[in-house]
Amino acid sequence: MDLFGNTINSNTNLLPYGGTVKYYGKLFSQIEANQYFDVLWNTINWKNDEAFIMGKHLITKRKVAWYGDREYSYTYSKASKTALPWTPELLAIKKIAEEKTGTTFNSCLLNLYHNGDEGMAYHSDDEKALAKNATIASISFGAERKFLLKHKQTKETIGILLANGSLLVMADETQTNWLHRLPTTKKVSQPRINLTFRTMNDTSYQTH
Ligand SMILES: O=C(O)CCC(=O)C(=O)O
Ligand SMILES: [Fe+2]
Repeated sequence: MDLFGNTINSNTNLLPYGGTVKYYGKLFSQIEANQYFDVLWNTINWKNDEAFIMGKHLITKRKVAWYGDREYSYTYSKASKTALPWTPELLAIKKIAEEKTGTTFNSCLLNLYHNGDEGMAYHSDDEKALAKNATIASISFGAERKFLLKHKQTKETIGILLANGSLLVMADETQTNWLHRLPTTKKVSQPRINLTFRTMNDTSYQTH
């Protein structure tokens, strides 16, 4: 048990095969986590996400932002995006994620879900611009939400609750073999901010 009454079992791989997912529980006290939530809510350049899918211009209710070491640029669902320079808080959180995982990250994708009506459908973070099998560190602030992983072949499903101020790590072959999603829920009326620290390939930045 840690100071906040959580059982921390960060050494346990939550996946039975085909990848590695570890839940580190809360990295921050409730007060610190709430402070990070507020500062991220106020300082991040939140935008509704855009995509062009089957000829339709879609705009998500969920807001997103992308930060990184350089002006990384990539095209996702035919909408191109460019990373913004790190803010002091993102750098501080990145440092903690790097210490916990023993890896380094060069970018961060942020999602803001206003309430349980907003979520994210099943996908893998396996875009070409991402380094293959690189570790992804996912940090959550605000409302606790359920996170599901589903194996691409066996369809086996694993569920994890992501607490305020917690860290989840996806590593090794996870993105090759498993999908993940954030289901919508009627039970949650409060907002949640999620940060996924990632490693982009060096070829993915703009050279202007
Ligand atoms: O909000 C989450 O916990 C998941 C976010 C996610 O899967 C992503 O940004 O790729
Ligand atoms: Fe993802």
